[in-house]
Amino acid sequence: MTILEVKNLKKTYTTRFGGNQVQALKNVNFSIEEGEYTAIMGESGSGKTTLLNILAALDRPTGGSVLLDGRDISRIKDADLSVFRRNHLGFVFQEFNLLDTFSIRDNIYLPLVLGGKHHRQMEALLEPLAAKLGIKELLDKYPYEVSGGQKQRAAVARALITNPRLILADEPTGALDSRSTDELLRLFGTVNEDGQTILMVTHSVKAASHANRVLFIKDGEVFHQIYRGKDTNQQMYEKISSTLTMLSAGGEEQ
Ligand SMILES: Nc1ncnc2c1ncn2[C@@H]1O[C@H](COP(=O)(O)OP(=O)(O)OP(=O)(O)O)[C@@H](O)[C@H]1O
Repeated sequence: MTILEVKNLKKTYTTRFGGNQVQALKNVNFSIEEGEYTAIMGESGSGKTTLLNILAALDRPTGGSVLLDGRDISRIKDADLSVFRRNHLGFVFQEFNLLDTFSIRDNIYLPLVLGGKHHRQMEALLEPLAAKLGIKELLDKYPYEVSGGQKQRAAVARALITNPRLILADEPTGALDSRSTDELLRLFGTVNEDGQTILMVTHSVKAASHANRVLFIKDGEVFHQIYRGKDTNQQMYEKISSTLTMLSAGGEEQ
């Protein structure tokens, strides 16, 4: 079943003084099936953040459409957008975005509190998730008391607790050391094997090599894509590296 369908997506920024226009997305087309784990890569300025912001319904496209479960998200009224995001999407950011004045538990509960859930319902949702993510002993700590890797696991719990249709991750390993990166990638792998659909923007070849499919964006268009097939992470890593080399050399698709 198709979860996300991006059709002829365009985004043109007009600079503040009106004169210059930047075509950040020219014509982006792809779709994501339920249960897929996809990475999006591309050089700086290729349009990845612009794309992610539109998929997250944080920005509106200039043209084309984004359908989540068949619903055109650019037609959702501004007043309904935050509820839409909370109900359908989970976010994992490079900088974790946890609130320092809330315990880890309350950070994870936040989307449920905003959604009006009762305490007992929240507890029932958190317990199995905390066990699965290995964060039970962290729940009563505060973000400044735990490591970066632990913060990111808490952020993953916050993203998953609403049981979203799609996880959008923006450079999720960008602020992690190599051990925590490995842990997070293992976690994403497990979460995906359990059926969660993940879309991750990353510069990290290692992170992307854990995905089952990698889309390469160049100059505001999907330039190329790689499917894992039966490849190991190491084989994916090598394929991704050589594609990036070809992209930066400005070469033609082979
Ligand atoms: N608010 C904005 N106003 C004008 N131009 C913008 C704006 N945001 C992005 N751009 C331009 O749009 C293009 C795509 O930018 P975007 O941030 O989406 O790229 P990116 O692939 O995410 O880059 P990076 O990997 O460095 O984060 C760039 O040329 C950028 O300068």
